[in-house]
Amino acid sequence: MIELRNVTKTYPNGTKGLNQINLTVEKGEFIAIVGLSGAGKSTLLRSINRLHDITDGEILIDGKSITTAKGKELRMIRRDIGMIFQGFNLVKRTTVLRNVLAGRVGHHSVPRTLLGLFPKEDIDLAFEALDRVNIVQKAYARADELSGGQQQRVAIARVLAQKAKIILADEPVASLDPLTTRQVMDDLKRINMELDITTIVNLHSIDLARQYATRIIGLQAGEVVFDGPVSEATDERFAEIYGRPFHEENHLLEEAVV
Ligand SMILES: Nc1ncnc2c1ncn2[C@@H]1O[C@H](COP(=O)(O)OP(=O)(O)OP(=O)(O)O)[C@@H](O)[C@H]1O
Repeated sequence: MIELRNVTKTYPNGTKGLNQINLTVEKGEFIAIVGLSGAGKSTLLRSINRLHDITDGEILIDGKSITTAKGKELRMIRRDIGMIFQGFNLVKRTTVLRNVLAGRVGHHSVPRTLLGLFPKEDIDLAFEALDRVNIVQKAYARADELSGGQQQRVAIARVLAQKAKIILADEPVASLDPLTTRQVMDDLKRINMELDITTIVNLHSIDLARQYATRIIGLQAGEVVFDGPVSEATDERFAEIYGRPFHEENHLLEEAVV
């Protein structure tokens, strides 16, 4: 379970990324976070695993405060949280397998992994993870030889090898074409269902959010302006909230950029 209690994040320049957010996410939920550009989606996701420090409030992961955790305790909490980024964040000049094995680093002492020494169980786990995202045949390819969609699936496999209990995906499909977008979202959804991994995905597309999520959270200017099931996240409701109509994919982003 993830709990945000009165979470506020003010950037050093005074911008309020998040303003008094209160949220509870239950184990196994698949949540899409939507909102206009600059609404605070990335800030929210990055605050959950403390890539960003919040300025007020508290975030609890399975009852433990990640906000106050230090040293080993912080590392242990973070080990359970996998992050997926728009830009994949792979080491491009090394193999897919090594990239997936990087997910195991938090489970071992540092010197061992620096030498690239992983036990057989880890190698097995990495192959199992690659198999789950249908990319096992690319295990020995260099990461930069893969298409964007394949690279994102390697990033998902890395999180699986990590044995993360929570996946935070920050615009995971923003740089992918529609077909690849579907494949990556299908993978995330299948993993969520099969392994009961709590999944929070930032999306620009409300249509995509409705297709995959079970709960949608709408942000605006760092505040939660919608929190409900897909059935309530209608175009009409969103137009009402954001003060403008939208029907197409990425409409929220396009409106914001114009
Ligand atoms: N490092 C930073 N310093 C100052 N302000 C920041 C910083 N990062 C983000 N912000 C501001 O915080 C607010 C929320 O930004 P955030 O990136 O979380 O929004 P977002 O909803 O993810 O946007 P996008 O859809 O464009 O990625 C914005 O006003 C943004 O300009």
